[in-house]
Amino acid sequence: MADIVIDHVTKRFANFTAVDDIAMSFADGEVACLLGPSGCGKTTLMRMLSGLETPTSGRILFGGRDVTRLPPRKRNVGMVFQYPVMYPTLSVRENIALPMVYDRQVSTAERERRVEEVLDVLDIRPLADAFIENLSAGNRQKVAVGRAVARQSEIVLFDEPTTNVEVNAKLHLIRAFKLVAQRLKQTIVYVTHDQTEAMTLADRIALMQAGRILQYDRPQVLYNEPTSEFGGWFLGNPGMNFVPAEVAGGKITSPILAAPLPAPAGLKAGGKTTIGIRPEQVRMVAGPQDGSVAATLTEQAIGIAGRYLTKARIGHTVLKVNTESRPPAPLGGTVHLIAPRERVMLFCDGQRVTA
Ligand SMILES: Nc1ncnc2c1ncn2[C@@H]1O[C@H](COP(=O)(O)OP(=O)(O)OP(=O)(O)O)[C@@H](O)[C@H]1O
Repeated sequence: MADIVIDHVTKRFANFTAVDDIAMSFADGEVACLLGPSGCGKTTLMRMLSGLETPTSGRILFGGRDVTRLPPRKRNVGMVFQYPVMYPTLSVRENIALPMVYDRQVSTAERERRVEEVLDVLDIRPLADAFIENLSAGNRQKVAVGRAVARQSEIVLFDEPTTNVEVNAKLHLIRAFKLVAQRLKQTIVYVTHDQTEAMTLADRIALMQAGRILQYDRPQVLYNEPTSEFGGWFLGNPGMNFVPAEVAGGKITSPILAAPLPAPAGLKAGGKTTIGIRPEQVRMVAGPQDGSVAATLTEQAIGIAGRYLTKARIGHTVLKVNTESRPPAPLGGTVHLIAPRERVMLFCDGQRVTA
């Protein structure tokens, strides 16, 4: 049992707070992705988990054991970084076996069994006797993954391991990684700034911004139920639209709404209110319909993965719209947009407001 508890951890560099009072836990046997933009503190948090950095305050527990001040070698975690440290003159098999060679608790037979297992799961058996220096970046990372998981530490940490791997090899690596995670059931924390990678790999995603965790949940929940404007904007390609809204007399009005919505009781007065809707959830039709508002097409539609991405303007508000079929009007023409009520989200001062 090795869950990870992060107990009010803060890390300051001089006057700058890189990780700001994070309190959360990663469940035993789950793959958790730390996702966020560059500079949000992902690597700093990861370095504290691995023991390469010490928190300014707070505690870190692995399976109930306080490891806050333990050096990396005493934490019994596997690690894979952007640039794996490999032994170029050793073979793939020898590199994977290396961390277990000095572990008296792993017999030679068991060590060999584990090496053979990861060679198969990672689909690198044909490379077993090749030297590291002759491998592509993608295959080197597979070996690094193999080495980190073969020793069967209960926790494995990955810091942007696919950054230097070319696109095709990246997909292979992610697929292999998923198989490893399903098979070996270790607790995995995986840092990435790539939302597709996080959505593919994670049991749960921790979304980070400016040193804090904004939301920690299953990928679909993060996507469908963002708790903040930042979450709606950061996840999705492109991210969510935010349209200004007015609140008066218990009603919400907005250029994207054909009729006012009732204001929820929890909505505070005087805040900056917006309506959020994902580009793929806005409907675009040729003529006026129930619940539609007129808009002008302001951008030529481009086809992406069998869908059409375009922009439409209502007054001063421009919306991204992603539709299944081509827009029903030429550039500069009039279309009609429908924001289905069940798809509309309300935000006040950047935070989601629910009824
Ligand atoms: N040793 C350090 N000294 C001073 N500032 C640091 C140090 N390490 C990190 N920082 C700062 O802390 C902030 C968070 O950095 P961190 O590397 O954790 O972010 P990140 O989310 O991993 O970003 P990236 O994806 O670019 O690596 C950044 O503003 C960075 O400049």
